Amino acid sequence: MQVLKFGGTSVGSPEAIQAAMTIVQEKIKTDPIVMVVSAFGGTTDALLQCSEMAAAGNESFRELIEAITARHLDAVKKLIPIQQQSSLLSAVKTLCNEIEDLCNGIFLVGEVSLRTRDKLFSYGELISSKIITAAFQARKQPVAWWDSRLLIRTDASFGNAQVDFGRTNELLRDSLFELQEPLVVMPGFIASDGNGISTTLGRGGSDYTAAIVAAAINARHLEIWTDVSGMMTADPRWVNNAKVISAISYQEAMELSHFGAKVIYPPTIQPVMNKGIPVWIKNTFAPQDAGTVIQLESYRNGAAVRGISSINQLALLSLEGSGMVGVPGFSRRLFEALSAENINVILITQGSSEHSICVGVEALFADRAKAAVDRAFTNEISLRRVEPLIVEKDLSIVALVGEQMKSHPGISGKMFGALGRNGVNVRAIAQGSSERNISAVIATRDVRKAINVLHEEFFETTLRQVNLFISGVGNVGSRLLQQLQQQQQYLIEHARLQLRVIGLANSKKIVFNEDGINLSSWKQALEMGIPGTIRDFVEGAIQRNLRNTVFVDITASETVAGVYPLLLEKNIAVVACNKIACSAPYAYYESLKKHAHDYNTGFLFETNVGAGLPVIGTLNDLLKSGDRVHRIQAVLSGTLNFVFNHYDGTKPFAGVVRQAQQEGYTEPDPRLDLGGKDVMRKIMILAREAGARLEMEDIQNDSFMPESCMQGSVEDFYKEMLHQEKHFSNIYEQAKQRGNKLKFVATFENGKAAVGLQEIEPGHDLYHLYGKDNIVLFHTDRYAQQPLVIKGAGAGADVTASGVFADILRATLH
Ligand SMILES: NC(=O)C1=CN([C@@H]2O[C@H](COP(=O)(O)OP(=O)(O)OC[C@H]3O[C@@H](n4cnc5c(N)ncnc54)[C@H](O)[C@@H]3O)[C@@H](O)[C@H]2O)C=CC1
Ligand SMILES: N[C@@H](CC=O)C(=O)O
Repeated sequence: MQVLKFGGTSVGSPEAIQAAMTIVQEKIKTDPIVMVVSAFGGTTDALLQCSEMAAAGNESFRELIEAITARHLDAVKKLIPIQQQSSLLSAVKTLCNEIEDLCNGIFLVGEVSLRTRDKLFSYGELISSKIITAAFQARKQPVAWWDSRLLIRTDASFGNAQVDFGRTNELLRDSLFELQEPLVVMPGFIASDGNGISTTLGRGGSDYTAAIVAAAINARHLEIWTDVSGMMTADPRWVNNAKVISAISYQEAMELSHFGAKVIYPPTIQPVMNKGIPVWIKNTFAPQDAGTVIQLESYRNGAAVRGISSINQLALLSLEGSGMVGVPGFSRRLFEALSAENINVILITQGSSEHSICVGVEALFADRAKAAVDRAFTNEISLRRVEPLIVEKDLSIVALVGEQMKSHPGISGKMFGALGRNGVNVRAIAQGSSERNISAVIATRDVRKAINVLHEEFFETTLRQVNLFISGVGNVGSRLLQQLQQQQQYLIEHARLQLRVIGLANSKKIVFNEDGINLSSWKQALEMGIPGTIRDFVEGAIQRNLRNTVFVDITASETVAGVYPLLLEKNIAVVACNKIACSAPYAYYESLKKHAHDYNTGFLFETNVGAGLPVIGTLNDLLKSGDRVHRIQAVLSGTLNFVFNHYDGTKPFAGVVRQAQQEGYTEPDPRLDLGGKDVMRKIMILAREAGARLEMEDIQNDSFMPESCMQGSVEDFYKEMLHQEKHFSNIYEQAKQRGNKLKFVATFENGKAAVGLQEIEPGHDLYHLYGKDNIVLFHTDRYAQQPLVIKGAGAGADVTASGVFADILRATLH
């Protein structure tokens, strides 16, 4: 025998019923079937509403009953051929009249008892099971109808009756013994007490009926047919990548269901669990899907975590006080006070200091709980031995569930590490000794992020989603967007990384799209964006509260450099090629580093020196591994190197500078390059990374630029350079005559930094440096004879964008 249960959605329409019947007729080929059915979806709620309206004296309950009647008659008309309809139509009509009679009674007395309500509810399943039985008969399928009220025997606890298993099992087995047909249809949810009065089995009732029957008749398996393809690794409404769990143990299923996976209601599987009967969760609307099997053995596929779940609307109650330490009985009195108010405790934690006990309850009961507990401890509160109960609301629980988490070190470390990196504060933690469940209490606003973060962390097949907010879409920014678009698919396939640009900003507009901005049309998206400042942009990033978020600064703006602390405090990583933050007064640079450290968040700015060259990373690796830097000598301006490599007096100096700007090597304001400020910033950043507390004023700058060129606007700067052509040609000619090349060199030694134009002799390490290349020489303890040399293109949109890209990837692995 097999037992198949079809829930409300699976019998919610004539089409769904047809699909369910086809499934049954296919399965019956292997084994006889008991089919347990729910009421048509929504009927029980409608009946409840009728009773409430009637009890409240609202005559509109009649219209609702008319709708219920019409729906069921319509189903008969669609499922049964016209010649066979009449007797069923009148049977359904009679049952619906009984509903109306009952509601009229409720209307007259102005109240509804649980007993009457159970009677009223019973009509939903009675009518649906009768219609489905008749529909099978119309298909010429031999079928019997069992009246659950005669077979499932309960006590008289109306609304949530307790099953008399001894009598029920006997009755079911006797009925099975006498059964002639290969198929039985029976209503779920309903039963009766010893006096034949209708009762109902409480929440998850039809599942429970099916499990009771399956256990009583020793069914080969129980199948729960519903509208999802099985139990999922997480709630699919929150986690796009949630997967169906192919197999799960009873205990895991109970834990997951308890924590909100609404596919089954935990107590319902107890009867089949006791007998080791497998339970399948299958989808009526996609019967070909494999579904989930719930069975005795945990499924050993190596995954320690089976699923992630949550409970919302939690309140945390904390009882604290020095008077509690070492005194027995405090927890007993706390729980007694809650129990007296019928308040269920969902979670309990107590620190070993015994200074506080913390329990989680449904938020709905929090105020009642506070009143009850404060009352119970009035005396201790007045003596200040305990504090009045502390109540925190707007909390949720997220839980990892898995049989094999037991004795598997590292799971909780991974869990809390991932939450911490994403700025999810954990308010309380609970783990039972079964180690089947690790629960963390967090703010409700963080639940979606937390579940997604954990899903990415524990389910390898899941793509890790990285959410980018990019400010600055000029020369470098637009190239980064191009590179991101080009690499998106590669990263999905080879690194299981999904990079999505959620926000874009320039100096005028901002745009957000939580599904990811289409990178082939980002310009139009930004044009159609809204006017907004960088503060609005940052606010948008913070409010979205997405996981694995990276803010990318590709501007040259001081205002943008000023918002990093706001982001780091919210665990949003910052990647910057803008050098302003790291070359701001030392205190700001230091505070950013501290923020990144304190909030365990990435702050990466490799492109601040040498564009895409690995300069800062190399320096940090040297220092972390214990090397000591004595001297840094470097050519750090791509622009100046380009200019002095191309200037030979045949074309004006100003023209070569303009070419450097057109090729994208200069700063947005090229005077920063020509005046040496850009190089000062870079050597200062290197010095700071090497541990020196340097400020810009501490750096000597032997500028070669005539003062007059640095006045006025950028156009004035170009004009004045033309006037000063002689000055530039003289510098060039003198160096040439001595067989030297001109390089703008930065040095850092003995705590002092200097920048300036130098003539470099042939044979010097800096001599052979072409195009827009940079070079950095690190003279260290370990690189004593020959310096460690880093050399290559040090400016340009493409290389800079790829350096920013690499920092983004590093930030996501942080
Ligand atoms: N070009 C290169 O080789 C390298 C450049 N960098 C740095 O890259 C940064 C960007 O340079 P480019 O792309 O050449 O500059 P750009 O002038 O072409 O683009 C700057 C972008 O920033 C936006 N922006 C300015 N103020 C803003 C604000 N308050 N809020 C939002 N957006 C704002 C502008 O609208 C524009 O989209 C600079 O900080 C530069 O130092 C770093 C290394 C190498
Ligand atoms: N303007 C800079 C670009 C990199 O920081 C340069 O010319 O080096």
